[in-house]
Amino acid sequence: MDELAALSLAIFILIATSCVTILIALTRKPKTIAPTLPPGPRKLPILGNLHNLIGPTLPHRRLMELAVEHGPLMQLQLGETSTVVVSSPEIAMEFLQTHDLNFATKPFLPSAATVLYNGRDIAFGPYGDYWRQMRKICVVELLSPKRVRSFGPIRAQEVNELVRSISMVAAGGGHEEAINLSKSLFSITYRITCRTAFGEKAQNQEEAFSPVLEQIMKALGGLNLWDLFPSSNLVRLVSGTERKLKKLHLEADVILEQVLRDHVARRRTERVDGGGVDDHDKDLVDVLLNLSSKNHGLGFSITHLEIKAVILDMILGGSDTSAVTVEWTMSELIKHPRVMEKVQKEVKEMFDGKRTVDEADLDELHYLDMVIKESLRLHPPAPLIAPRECRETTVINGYHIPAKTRIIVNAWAMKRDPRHWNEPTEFYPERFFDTSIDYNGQNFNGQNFKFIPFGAGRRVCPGIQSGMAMVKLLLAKLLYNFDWKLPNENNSLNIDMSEEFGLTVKRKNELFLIPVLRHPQPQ
Ligand code: HEM
Repeated sequence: MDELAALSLAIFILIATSCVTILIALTRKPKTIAPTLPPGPRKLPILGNLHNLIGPTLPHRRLMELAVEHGPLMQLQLGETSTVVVSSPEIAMEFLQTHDLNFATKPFLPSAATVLYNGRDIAFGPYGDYWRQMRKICVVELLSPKRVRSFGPIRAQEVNELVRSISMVAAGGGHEEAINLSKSLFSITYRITCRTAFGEKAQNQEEAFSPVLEQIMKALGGLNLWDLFPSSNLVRLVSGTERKLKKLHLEADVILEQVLRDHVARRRTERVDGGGVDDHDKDLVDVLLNLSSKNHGLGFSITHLEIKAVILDMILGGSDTSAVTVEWTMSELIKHPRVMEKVQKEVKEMFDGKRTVDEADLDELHYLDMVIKESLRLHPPAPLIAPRECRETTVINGYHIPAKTRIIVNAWAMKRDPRHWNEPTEFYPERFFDTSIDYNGQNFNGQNFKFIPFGAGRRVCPGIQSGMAMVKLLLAKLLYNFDWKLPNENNSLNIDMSEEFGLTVKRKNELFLIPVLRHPQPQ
């Protein structure tokens, strides 16, 4: 073969093999790319990343530190459960707005299920027909603006009673005496929610319920091993959580059952005496009993067990959150005398010369509004929005979020994100002056995820109005009637602001303050 023929043959073979290779490549099935989970710290066997959360730093703060290292969409293995932590408003919007329906359910948490009637409540119940119906009842019947207004006299009476008792301390004996403001706030918000739920005639049950509720709040708060290893019998038995929670559930159930029986008995006698069903729309138990009667047209009837579950939700969800908000706001005001003076001036101008304070007037206290928002920004009672669960595998920001993954939104980190807030750790209420941002994070442009103290999406807190009515009235009255000082000539700049993690994040040390009467006649 001459040289030219050999070259032609080589070129032919080259072209032929290239064609075959291209053909094979084109007909071969595309390679599947392994789904990528969001980044996260290295995991240990069994514990996963639990060791990353153990230590003196509280979980919301530690998760923010980890997010700085691994990004605002981060995956952690917490015991048995794969958990995704969201720490930026942009990504929170993907979860709580764009894909809200896919993340509207709650994971099965054995501890909450034990206390809250196995998911028949609203806050921990799984997404589905039952939850949708109950949530609707909650929004339309239990916490509607009209219902919240109807409980105004209870709030007024309780807050006036508190002002009266503080006045007595302030006026007493010619010497200054500090009061435990934290304790007063927790007991008044508890009494208000209990009275709205149980009515006037359940004072005995109300008193018995308080210590049980306090223990439930403690037991459900913090990192609970049983919730992180839900399938492990060993953890269930050794941790002792199940035993403790079952006991607390029983104690709460006995009291709630008695409240229900008393209501049913009273309704029977009142009906015999000629009272109508509408007449019973007095407290939340009455409202639910009215709805549970078969002829109400709900399409399903609510059982007594479900009424107890929802009532427990209302009291658990409504008491501590409001007290914690007032507790932190007062702490920040003591620390910032400039803001204290300005907000007291506003309240004084509003109340002076009035015999009674109408709750509607409180909406005109715009600076107080900014002060509360700033307090909720720095100290949200729920810094980590209660976990949601992914219903179907989804891709977010290029990462796979497999079905059943737990989602934690670190609202605390988002409210301190320096990309969204100037000097984020400073208490500066004026930053809300022209933002028009509402308590639920809404402004003219829609939902603003950098400020979501009440959560967002289908699971957003239904008690915003009820909670804010308590918070505003309490603060306005405490600021109008008294000046406040730290005991022992303590410098207000050094006020201790340590936090304690739990179902809500409250002050680690209770707030003791000296009240000084501002008017001879408190109102
Ligand atoms: C300052 C007061 C309050 C704060 C800061 C607060 C905060 C929150 C937050 C962050 C959530 C979770 C939302 C989410 O997952 O997106 C929530 C849920 C809830 N809150 Fe509130 N809350 C307050 C007052 C109240 C009150 C007064 C009630 C009732 C009387 C209440 C009842 C509930 C209920 C039932 C849920 C569960 C909603 C669901 O899963 O559909 N809250 N709250």
